[in-house]
Amino acid sequence: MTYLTVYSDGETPETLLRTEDPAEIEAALKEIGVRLRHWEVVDGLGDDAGQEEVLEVYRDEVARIVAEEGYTFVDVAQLHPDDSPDWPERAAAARAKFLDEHTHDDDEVRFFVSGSGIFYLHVAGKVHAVLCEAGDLLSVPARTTHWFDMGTSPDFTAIRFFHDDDGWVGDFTGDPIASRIPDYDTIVATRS
Ligand SMILES: CSCCC(=O)/C(O)=C/O
Ligand SMILES: [Fe+2]
Ligand code: NI
Repeated sequence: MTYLTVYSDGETPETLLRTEDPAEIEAALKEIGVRLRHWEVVDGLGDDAGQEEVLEVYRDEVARIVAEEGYTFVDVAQLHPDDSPDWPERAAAARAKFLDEHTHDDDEVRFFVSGSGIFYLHVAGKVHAVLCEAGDLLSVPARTTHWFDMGTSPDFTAIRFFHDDDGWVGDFTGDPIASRIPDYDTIVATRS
């Protein structure tokens, strides 16, 4: 289930809101121009499903949103724990890529097929930390300052939608705010 925590963005961030209530989450996100929708999760897709299989299973939903919103490039980002000796390094490197505050010229539109991750949206003096889980489709407007934490043991599959064939391009702001706000592991551990 989606979980939202809102923090002030000062030197000592305060928790302003914690909620799992879908209507409250959607209303809070709407205030900052962010849209959260839900698609029915298709059961039976294993962690070993590749990009083609994931996109095939969600073919109708993907085609509908592509037609409605004009995306030109769709891909699948995923990471699941495995037993290989280099897993800790690969997990840490993947996590680090999105962990600093950045923006995109394109909207950030992500559908969680499985697992979870937290998008931190830094808008108007607050940080909205949106823990997305399977079935969540989050649409963040272009140029919104944000970062993403997949945690120290990443486990997720997400479909990404782009208007730009170059796919993921991030502009980093250099603001160290992400280091002051509770990370994925902390939020998940303290969620009651
Ligand atoms: C869950 S998709 C991977 C993260 C990503 O694409 C992004 O832009 C994070 O800010
Ligand atoms: Fe991003
Ligand atoms: Ni998994």
